[in-house]
Amino acid sequence: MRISVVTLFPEMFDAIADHGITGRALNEGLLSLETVNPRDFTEDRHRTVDDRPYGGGPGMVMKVAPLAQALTAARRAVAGQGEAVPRVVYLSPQGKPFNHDRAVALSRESALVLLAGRYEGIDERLLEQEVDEELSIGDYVLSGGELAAMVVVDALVRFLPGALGHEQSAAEDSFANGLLDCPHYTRPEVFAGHRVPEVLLSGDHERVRRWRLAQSLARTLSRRPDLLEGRQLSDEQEQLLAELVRERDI
Ligand SMILES: NC(=O)c1ccc(NCc2ccccc2)nc1
Repeated sequence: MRISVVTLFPEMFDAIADHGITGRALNEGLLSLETVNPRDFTEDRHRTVDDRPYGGGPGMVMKVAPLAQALTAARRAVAGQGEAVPRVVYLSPQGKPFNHDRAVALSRESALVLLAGRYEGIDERLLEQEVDEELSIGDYVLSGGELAAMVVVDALVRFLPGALGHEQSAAEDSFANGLLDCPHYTRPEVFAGHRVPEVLLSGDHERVRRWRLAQSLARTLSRRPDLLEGRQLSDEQEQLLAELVRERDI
């Protein structure tokens, strides 16, 4: 998968390029990541990349010409022979909520352009002409779209074949089944006077599986009941949930 990011701060992306699963995916060629800086497309002495907003008011808007040229260069950088035009995703608080399903879908694209805005954002005409999808990683404003872009890259890399070693699996992690994850324990068996739940020491894999599923359901029910709305639970999940509801008299 080829990703190019339009950003005024390319060096920020070292954070995902030099570490962890994203760094390994890059080293192993599962992913390529390059940055395109609008500042490289400026023609004035001060290399100006922002401009004043029509209608006045606080803040600045990203200057149109450098950004338009940077987007063209970013698309060209990841375009594949005979492939569809790369999808352009703009990270902004006004975007659709980014979630597991969106990460899976984006991981299936052969090429992506991520647009990381700064200042108050970009000219609406550029948005309409150049952007295919606007995504938000949460209901808050960041100083720029770069961290949001890195969150998106980190989340989608996990679904690239080979990105996770055999010991991990994106298919089983929380949200893969639409539920919150169960509690995890490791050595020692007693820590600060608290024991590991006996079921996890039993060696009974079926019992462990059911316990973990029940824990996930209980957590989801108490912390994120919204995730259960409109969801088709399996018979087993329904049964476990009913038991939980009975036990907790809720
Ligand atoms: N919640 C998010 O995903 C997000 C994305 C970007 C961002 N800041 C850059 C920006 C500010 C205003 C308009 C467009 C982009 N803050 C939060």
